[in-house]
Order: sequence, then C-alpha cells, then structure tokens
Amino acid sequence: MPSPALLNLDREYVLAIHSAFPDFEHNPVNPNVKAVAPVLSTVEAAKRFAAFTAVDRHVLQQHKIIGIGSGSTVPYVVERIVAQGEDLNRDRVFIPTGFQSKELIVKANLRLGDVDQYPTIDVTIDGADEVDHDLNCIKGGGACHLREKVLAEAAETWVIVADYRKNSQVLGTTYKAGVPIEVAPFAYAKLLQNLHRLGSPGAVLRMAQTSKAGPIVTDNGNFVIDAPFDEEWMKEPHDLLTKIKMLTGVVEVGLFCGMAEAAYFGTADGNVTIKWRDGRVEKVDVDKPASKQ
Ligand SMILES: O=C[C@H](O)[C@H](O)[C@H](O)COP(=O)(O)O
Repeated sequence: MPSPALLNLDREYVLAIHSAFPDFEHNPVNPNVKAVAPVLSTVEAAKRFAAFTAVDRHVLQQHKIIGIGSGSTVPYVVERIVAQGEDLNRDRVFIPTGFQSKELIVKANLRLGDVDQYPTIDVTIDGADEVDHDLNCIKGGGACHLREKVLAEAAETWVIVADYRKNSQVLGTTYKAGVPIEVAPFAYAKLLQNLHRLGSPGAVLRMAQTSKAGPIVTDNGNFVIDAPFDEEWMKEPHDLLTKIKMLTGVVEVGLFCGMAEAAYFGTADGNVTIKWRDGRVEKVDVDKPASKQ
C-alpha cells in the first residue's frame, strides 16, 4: 500500500503554499517543478484528498473487480489505485462507467473489463454532482448516469468521492441545473411536455456547448433532459425518481437513492469528511495515521 506520507506531504505543501500565495497553483506531479502541468487549486486538492482516502479505505487487497466512475475527482481515484502497485493491480479488472473512465483505465495500463462480463463488482468509486444528508445523489452532470447506476447496483460497495461544494442537506441546493434524465432521442419532446406537467416547467434538452450543433448525445446514443424541481420535490428524491422513471421514453434518472455506503468530501482546509450510510459523520485528519483518528 502507498505510504501515508505521500498524502501528508502534498497536504502540507498545498496548505503552506496557499496561505503564502493564494493564487499559486500546485503541481501534484512534482511540487518542485512548477511548469509541468496539471496544477491543483484548493478545490482540486480537496478532490484528491477525498479520492485518496476513499481508495485507501475501500480498495483493498482482496478486491479484484473494481468499478471506476466518472467526473473530475475520478482521475485521483485512478492515481491512488495505480500507486498501490503493479503487484496488486496485476490480478484486478477495472470496469468503466463511460468513455472518460475507460480512457483513464487504459492510459494507466490497468486491465479493462465490462459489466456484462462482471455483473458483480467488489467496489465502485464514483463522483457526484451533489449529495444530501441521506447520501442520495444527483449524478449525470457529465451525462454518464445510466452506466454509473448499473455499476453502482452491481457493486457490493458503492462509494462517492467529491469536494466540499457537493455536500448538501437537500439536493438542488448547489447543483441548480436540475435532475439529469437520459431519454430515448425520439421521445424527447413528449418527455419535455410530461416533465413540465409533472412539476418542472424549466426542464430543457441539454445542448452541446461547443463544437457541435444540437443536443449532447450520451455514450449510449441517447439525449439528456435537465429537469429542475423545487425544494419540496427534492426533499423526497426517491419519490421523484419513481415518478420520473415511470414516464415512457426515460432510460435512466440521475437520482441515486439509498445506494452509497459512504461519501468522502475533501474539505477546504485539506481534511476529509466522511458521511456514512448509517448517519455517522467522520472527520479524517489526513496528517494523522489511521490508528490515531
Ligand atoms: O455524469 C457524470 C457523473 O455523474 C459525474 O460523476 C458527476 O457529474 C460529477 O462530476 P464532476 O466531479 O466533474 O463534477
């Protein structure tokens, strides 16, 4: 297993540099070489601490089939898994939730598999757009939620990693774009009408932002509708999920309810808050060895 010192060194470095030079960006590859690309802001450092801590606790020696989720925190998950060493990773198979995670797995020289070969996964670690007090999540900001939900269901343990901005009481507090809904393309207009009638007058088809005219198309060839609902709806995400899922033409809804074992949030001060399924909230000081927490 990687040395905790790897994590500690980075934390001290990031905090020291950020207090002295608030605009300084951290190079996680080699802190002494500032020009060599990727750089870490406070938010990026938070994502990395969350990902590292979650991998250390949940991707264990006995785990051989591992799901890799999507989003901006997941590259750090792969970084930490790679740091566990070739001996451990040689016998493992990694299942992606989409194009991004497939690329991460392949580029890290890890063995790629698919969920149709491995319908039971030891552990899947994934990002989220927002997580509520009960570990219900909004996912699908990157349009990956269909595959993500299949891998979440397939996993014996499903764990979320994110930075502090995603940690909420009620879904929709910080992620305002609405509930991502993957839909069959030919059904989108009827579904927009039905969603407006259900209680989301602001529901819209998600359009490509750059380099493509028209709607975004998912890895599965479908469209995505973003449907904002008010707080009363979002307080009961499972009811909302059930209602949306019943609409004909819906492929999958980006509400993940009652699925997570734990959510790891990197905090702005360089530590990690863990919210567990049973309601416990644990603060992890990444400077201290696990035995002293
Ligand atoms: O479809 C995308 C996934 O659900 C992502 O896990 C989610 O959008 C979080 O992504 P990010 O970490 O980039 O905000």
